[in-house]
Amino acid sequence: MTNVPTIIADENMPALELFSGLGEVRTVPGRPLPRAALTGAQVLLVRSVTRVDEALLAGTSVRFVGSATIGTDHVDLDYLARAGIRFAHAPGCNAMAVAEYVLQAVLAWALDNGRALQRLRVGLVGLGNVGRSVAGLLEAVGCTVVASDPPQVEAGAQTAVPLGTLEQVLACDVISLHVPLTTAGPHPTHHLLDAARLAALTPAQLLINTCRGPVIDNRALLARLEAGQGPVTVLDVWEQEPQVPPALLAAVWRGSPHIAGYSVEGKVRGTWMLYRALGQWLGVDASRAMPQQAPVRTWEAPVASMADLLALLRTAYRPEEDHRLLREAMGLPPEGGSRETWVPLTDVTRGTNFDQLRKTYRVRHETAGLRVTGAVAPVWQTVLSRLGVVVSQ
Ligand SMILES: NC(=O)C1=CN([C@@H]2O[C@H](COP(=O)(O)OP(=O)(O)OC[C@H]3O[C@@H](n4cnc5c(N)ncnc54)[C@H](O)[C@@H]3O)[C@@H](O)[C@H]2O)C=CC1
Ligand SMILES: O=C(O)C(=O)[C@H](O)COP(=O)(O)O
Repeated sequence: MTNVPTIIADENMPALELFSGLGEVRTVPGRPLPRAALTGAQVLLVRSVTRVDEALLAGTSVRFVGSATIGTDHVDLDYLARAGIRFAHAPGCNAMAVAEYVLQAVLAWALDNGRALQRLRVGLVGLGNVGRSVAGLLEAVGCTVVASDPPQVEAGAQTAVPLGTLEQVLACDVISLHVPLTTAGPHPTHHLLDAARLAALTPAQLLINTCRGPVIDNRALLARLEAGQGPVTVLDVWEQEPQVPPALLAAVWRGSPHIAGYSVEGKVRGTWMLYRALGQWLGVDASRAMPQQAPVRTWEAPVASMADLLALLRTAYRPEEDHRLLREAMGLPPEGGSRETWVPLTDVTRGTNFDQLRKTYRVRHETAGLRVTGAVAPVWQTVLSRLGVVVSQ
């Protein structure tokens, strides 16, 4: 390509200054992305909220699409291949952010319910970048982890985490979902947790979904939760985003607006990976380092107990704050209010509120780089090391 390309980018993408040497960047809203904005553009950079398909791209001059996300279910990859449009995404970019979100949920649930981590069996559905990061942290705090991942079994993959069946995973104390959303192929994940599988789960279990909403049949889940028979549930993702059914939100232990991966580092890494991929595609230098943004942080107290570890993690991120804000945005009162106090919002308002929460999401850093100066009990040393914490006593 000889001319300077025009790059259309989602306005919620950080660190776009990386692209200043590669083309002229124009930002646009991602949901909905105005098709007219693509006029004359060669490059489109999106996040997960933009459906990228023939309806968006046919007749445009876009030749490169990048998604600063791990998931690709919003992109019609077959169409891009047929149309000869290059695609890049950001595998693993925010895996640690999601793993920290899951670790906090497990620690808080275990503390609340008097469960010893060393006796907890954790089942992961999907053992890719996120599943492996989650496994690394949970094994380090003493949990026994098993995963179900049929594509890896069929590929004969050697994994550090033992692979089992989905049924074995769903029988664990904690179940955490980390699969892509797929509707075709030998192992589709749409409604993988359907009514029958959900019916086998009990209130003694913790179910966490940070992958994609439609992996769980949300109506069936709500029916189980309203009957008081479902598992304690954490949902970061919802079947009809940006819609969040108030009844389902009211029934889960914790809900959040699809932000499990929203660390500053995870988002910036996603942009940086696209910058590298675009530079390679254009055949130009793209050797700028990933912008480093985490400030110096210090934890001066000891890390002796599970509660201490949770308190340390909470310096970076307080999940119940996301839960509170999401309830408010969907018209629910603070925890405990009756159904009569719910504010009846329209779908349009709820959708706008959901996207607004994500757009204005606060600065949240991953734990890596945190300096601990208090005494650390041997039992927590491995997890702190895997979190990238620097212990200096
Ligand atoms: N809530 C959030 O903010 C985020 C959500 N995600 C979601 O998490 C998903 C997983 O992310 P990664 O682990 O990085 O992806 P990955 O592609 O590295 O791993 C996915 C794993 O799932 C396995 N898998 C596929 N179908 C399966 C099935 N039917 N049963 C069990 N395993 C199956 C694959 O073999 C692979 O090992 C992404 O596709 C994305 O949708 C990712 C990052 C942030
Ligand atoms: O990486 C993924 O996959 C995700 O789910 C993203 O973290 C979601 O963030 P947005 O792309 O919707 O901003």
